[in-house]
Amino acid sequence: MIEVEHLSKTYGSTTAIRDITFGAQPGEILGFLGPNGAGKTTTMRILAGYLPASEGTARVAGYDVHSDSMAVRQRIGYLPESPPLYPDMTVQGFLNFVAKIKGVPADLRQKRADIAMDHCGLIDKRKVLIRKLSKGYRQRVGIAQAIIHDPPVIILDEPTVGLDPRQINEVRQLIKGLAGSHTIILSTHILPEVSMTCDRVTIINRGQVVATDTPDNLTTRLSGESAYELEIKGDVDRAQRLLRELSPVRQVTLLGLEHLPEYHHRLRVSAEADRGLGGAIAAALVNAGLELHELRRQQATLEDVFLNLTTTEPATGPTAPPEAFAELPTIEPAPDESEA
Ligand SMILES: Nc1ncnc2c1ncn2[C@@H]1O[C@H](COP(=O)(O)OP(=O)(O)OP(=O)(O)O)[C@@H](O)[C@H]1O
Repeated sequence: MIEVEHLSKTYGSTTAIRDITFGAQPGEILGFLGPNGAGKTTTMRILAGYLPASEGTARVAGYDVHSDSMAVRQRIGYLPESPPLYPDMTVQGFLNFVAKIKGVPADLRQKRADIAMDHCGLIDKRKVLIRKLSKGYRQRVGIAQAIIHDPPVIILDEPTVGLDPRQINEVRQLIKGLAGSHTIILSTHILPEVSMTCDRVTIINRGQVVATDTPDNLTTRLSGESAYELEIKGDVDRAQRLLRELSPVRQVTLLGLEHLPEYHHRLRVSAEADRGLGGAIAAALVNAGLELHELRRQQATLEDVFLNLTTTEPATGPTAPPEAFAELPTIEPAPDESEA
């Protein structure tokens, strides 16, 4: 349903995405996960037909986003990071208006608005001015405008950002309810979002795809990786040095001090593979005269996968971020040809 091949985008001297390839099957929710500045929004705007790629191709339902941009727009519902809403319109008035500019025939507009409001839990708010809605409800209106023309593909850029936990849960349920009959790409840098909502996840870092798989497979793939959490008493700098010298160790992180007695410290050690790591940690610390109070092995989590795949040297990534970058100014902005 969505095929992205060797896509690249440069803004002047900044490479935002570099040679990325991934796809989404009909009916699935694909999470597009990456840290800030990884290139998620850039990719989504290219897919939605709002930004030209520098190289590569992207197809939606078989249509090329560049050469068949109108056909693609009819088949895509796009929720940008900042949803373009008109605050002085009522929910219903706004949705009717969006239906019109998206080319929904006049006799179908009210029906489509009703369906979208129903999907998004907005029936009670239909007569309310958008500016009087809470952020969570505005986000629902943003999703409703994205699905108003019944597109088979929905692209949601950080749909839960800025919402409170209850609103996040409601929006997640709403997105899940849309899957099956729609193919959804959901960009986020929130890990639980991916495990709770997505069938598969593509992880992007510094403009490049570093993994695509189910959340489960990604964590299983790392089953060879091992992590331990430990509590010591004494010289924590020395402990960290000793642990970093152990051959399989990749990272040693100092954790928070909450609820710890004086002079106690908590550390997390991760390594390529276990290879007797627990014993080696214990021996290294105890032989150096440090008190080891606790040593616990941890299972790999999606967070481990994410940190593992996105903690890289800054040398090959995009260049310095620009002062500011363009937000969508209108409901249906013209394709952005500017290379800021
Ligand atoms: N209009 C623009 N002009 C110049 N550089 C840009 C522009 N838009 C994005 N960039 C740069 O391209 C890179 C990727 O940005 P993008 O917004 O796609 O990342 P993102 O993964 O969506 O980040 P976030 O999670 O912070 O929204 C960043 O280095 C960003 O500064």
